[in-house]
Amino acid sequence: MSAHVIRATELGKCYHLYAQPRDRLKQFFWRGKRNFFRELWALQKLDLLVAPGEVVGIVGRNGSGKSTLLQLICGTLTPTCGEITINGRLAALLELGAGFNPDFTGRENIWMNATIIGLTQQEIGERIESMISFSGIGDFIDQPVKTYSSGMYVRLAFSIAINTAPDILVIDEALSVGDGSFARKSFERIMQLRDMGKTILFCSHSLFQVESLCNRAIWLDRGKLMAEGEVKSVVTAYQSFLDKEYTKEDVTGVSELSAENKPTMSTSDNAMSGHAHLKSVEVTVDGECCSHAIVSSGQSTLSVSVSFVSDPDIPCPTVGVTLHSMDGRVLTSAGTFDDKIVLSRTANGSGLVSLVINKLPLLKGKYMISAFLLCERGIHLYDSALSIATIRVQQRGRLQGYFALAHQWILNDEI
Ligand SMILES: Nc1ncnc2c1ncn2[C@@H]1O[C@H](COP(=O)(O)OP(=O)(O)OP(=O)(O)O)[C@@H](O)[C@H]1O
Repeated sequence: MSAHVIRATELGKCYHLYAQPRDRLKQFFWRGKRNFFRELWALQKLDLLVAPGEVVGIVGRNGSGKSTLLQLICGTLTPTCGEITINGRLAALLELGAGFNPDFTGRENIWMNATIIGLTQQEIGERIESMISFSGIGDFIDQPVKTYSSGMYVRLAFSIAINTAPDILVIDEALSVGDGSFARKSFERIMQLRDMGKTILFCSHSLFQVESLCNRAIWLDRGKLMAEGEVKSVVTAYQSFLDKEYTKEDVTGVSELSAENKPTMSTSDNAMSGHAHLKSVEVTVDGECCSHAIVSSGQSTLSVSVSFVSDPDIPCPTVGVTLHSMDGRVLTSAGTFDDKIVLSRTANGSGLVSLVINKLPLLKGKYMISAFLLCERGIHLYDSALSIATIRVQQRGRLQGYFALAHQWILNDEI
């Protein structure tokens, strides 16, 4: 196999933007003697080498060129300049099912799609049954796909892409596809391919998933490569760039002492096969429901109790809690996976865990709490309760910032 599975040289994609439709017509008649468009470089002169087995995360703000790069790699977009070479079979989890013919049956679409991906007739013959069985479509496989639900559509498309024995997997945003047990199954399949040493390109806004999954990352902004290299350093550089971009939160609301809480969520007592969900998330301060409590910096005890239900046949889920500022910046987080806490469940898959933070070291300001239910590896997200509680912290003194860190001062004559 070649040293690189993906090689891009000075790769670029430019769009022509017309202010109004008639400019397009003018452009046609002037035949390039005058231009009526504005150029938008979605991707600018990108050089990229990806070696076999690398798992590369692509991060960047909205409109930074991530999808454009993935589409150029998959060949669904043609570059304006530069070159791209792919060595190996590529499976794209981009617009799943976009290439289906609605009048063809599921089976006919498998033949058509797998042929386009590059499988021989013999290879398709060998794999078609596993594609059908993985999709869980059952007897519907011989019905036209226009009769499928959107979930069935996506399941079939994922099943085809993933069962073509790809060397390179290109994933736009979602690490799992479909819902319920299929989401877990599709996530497992992607993890299996990663563990088998396949090359993966994964574009996501979820920096924690990029850090969990990838060993290398590239950061794009306005179509330009800002950084590339070891995943942690690229994500840190991107994160501090985002922090600078955010407008500063006004933390002068010291006089508002009371905390307020959104109602705790509550869902059914049984989980779907292969799935897990949050049942309730309760936030208390000093033992009182958050809506009645006063949060005092350095004194109050914050408790977040997370109750969940899971299919007892899947490994026990893990729980994560994040604390963020009002503009969405995650200030800190805690996870049972990272703390190596193994949760226990009842026979029907129910569990309860509480995160307790004593002497809450937050400084004055307004904060939000979110809870997450994740797989046993802390990557695949089953369920989330976002901004479940908003707390206002009261503080004596003038200290600025978000946290009071444990510290000491050493005087000169003591050194
Ligand atoms: N068909 C198109 N015509 C004109 N401009 C386009 C087209 N497709 C994308 N763009 C522009 O190209 C730029 C890059 O878009 P792209 O979808 O690659 O960004 P992205 O990083 O994937 O964004 P997001 O995170 O929101 O998905 C954006 O400014 C977008 O508006």
